[in-house]
Amino acid sequence: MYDKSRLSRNEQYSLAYTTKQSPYLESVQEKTIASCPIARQMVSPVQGAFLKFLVQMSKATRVLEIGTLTGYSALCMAEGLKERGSEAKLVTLEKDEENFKAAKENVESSGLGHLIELKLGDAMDTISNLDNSIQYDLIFIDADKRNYLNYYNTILERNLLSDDGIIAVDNALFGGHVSRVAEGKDLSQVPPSAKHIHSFNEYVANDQRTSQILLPCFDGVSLIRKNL
Ligand SMILES: C[S@@+](CC[C@H](N)C(=O)[O-])C[C@H]1O[C@@H](n2cnc3c(N)ncnc32)[C@H](O)[C@@H]1O
Repeated sequence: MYDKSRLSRNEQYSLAYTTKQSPYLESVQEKTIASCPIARQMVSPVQGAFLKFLVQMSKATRVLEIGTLTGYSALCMAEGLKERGSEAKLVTLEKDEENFKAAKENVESSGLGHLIELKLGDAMDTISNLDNSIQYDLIFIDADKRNYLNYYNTILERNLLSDDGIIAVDNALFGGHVSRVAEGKDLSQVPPSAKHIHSFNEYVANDQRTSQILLPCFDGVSLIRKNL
């Protein structure tokens, strides 16, 4: 979630003292802000740097992203994949044709196109049909909130996550609304997505198949791994 005009003092400070992103990533972000009506849904530059770091730290080779928008977060993660050799690949899923077209252009002119495969279509259909002889080391879920639980269960049931792999889930705090859902407060004021996210968070926290840490950074990021 990125609204340049509404960064808190801490967020401004954090941006100022995070290693500067590449000029290309910055240009994709600026272009998205100028042309895409839902640009606010894009991750911030600091979160993009976090995702790149996560790829590098986990030594991920295969990355799956659910929710491409214009390709900004995919490009951030692909930068982290550059050092992983010829097996490295990121697959990103988008259902909106306009967003897909913009992402394709951004990826093609990035110099990272050889690392990224874009798939157009509903992500539930796509992940249900992905070749499950290939497992992913990092899966970033950042699409429609009502399907988070379906994505999660399909990933685990189809064994798409490698044993050391991480699922990273964006918007786990959904603007702070999830705690209101948990407390049963002002439910009429709470966006439906917050209810879906709260049910998801609760389900995963109680799921014996995995362990989860819900980080109160950005708009909330959950990191989930399999219990082996
Ligand atoms: C939050 S944005 C993704 C932002 C992107 N990860 C970034 O930070 O640059 C969510 C995207 O998911 C797409 N989306 C929503 N529902 C989807 C679905 N069922 N299947 C595939 N894509 C979907 C939307 O069209 C939108 O582009």
